[in-house]
Amino acid sequence: MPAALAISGLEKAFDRPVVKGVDLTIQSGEFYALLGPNGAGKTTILRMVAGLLKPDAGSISVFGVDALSDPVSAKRVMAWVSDEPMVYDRLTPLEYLDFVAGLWQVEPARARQSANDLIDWLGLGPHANELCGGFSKGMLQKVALAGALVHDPQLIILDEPLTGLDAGSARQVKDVLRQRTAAGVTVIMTTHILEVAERMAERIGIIAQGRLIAEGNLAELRTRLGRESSLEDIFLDLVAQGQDEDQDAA
Ligand SMILES: Nc1ncnc2c1ncn2[C@@H]1O[C@H](COP(=O)(O)OP(=O)(O)OP(=O)(O)O)[C@@H](O)[C@H]1O
Repeated sequence: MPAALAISGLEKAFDRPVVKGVDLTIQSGEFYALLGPNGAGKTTILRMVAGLLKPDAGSISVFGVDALSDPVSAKRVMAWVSDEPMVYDRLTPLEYLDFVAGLWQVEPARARQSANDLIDWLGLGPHANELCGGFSKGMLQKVALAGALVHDPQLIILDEPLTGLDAGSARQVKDVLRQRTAAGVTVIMTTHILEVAERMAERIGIIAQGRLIAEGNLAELRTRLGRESSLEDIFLDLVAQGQDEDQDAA
């Protein structure tokens, strides 16, 4: 079985290099969290995987499909959930999910079932027939997540999906993601909430200054540091080490 996501030698520069040769492999069914300081390059990496940004170098394969030469096939099996939810103000959540399912050519009865389930799981039921234009950012985030999942993607990529959500909404989103991974779906998400990475992710990758500086489960990251530590200590130590190495190389 090919990896859900295999990235090799990925590079991107804007006015300066921000992704500097990232190799990353995520197996099918894994829940992977990407951590890193602000500006480390996490979103840029994920936007390249989602086909929203063209890499300067490197390759991206999604379930064995070359996402750079065949982006349509790759997008068919993945979902991208941005940290800036974009939904149509003049549609209700149900209309929006109908619309998105139509774009993916999901069979109508299946689409309606899937939309109803997602609306239910995400607690959007009382607002299912209200226009999204009047929704709070947290509610919009949940509608955007539902829209991304309506075609049953096998790889779900989320950029800070829990930021700005209240505790109840965060729980609903986490439960939906757990359900999906239990069903064999692969999830990769960025988060600044270390507790979420610690509790939900099977593997954690740490990005600093455009490089993947460490990855593994919590025990492996601890071993690398050579002592019992919290994820916060591990994260801060590894990022500081990564910065030192970058300065030495400069
Ligand atoms: N479209 C763009 N044009 C120019 N520079 C950009 C663009 N997108 C990102 N950058 C720069 O690339 C760097 C990496 O940004 P990116 O958003 O990938 O970081 P991040 O790790 O996701 O950060 P955060 O945790 O703050 O979301 C930053 O310095 C950012 O300013």
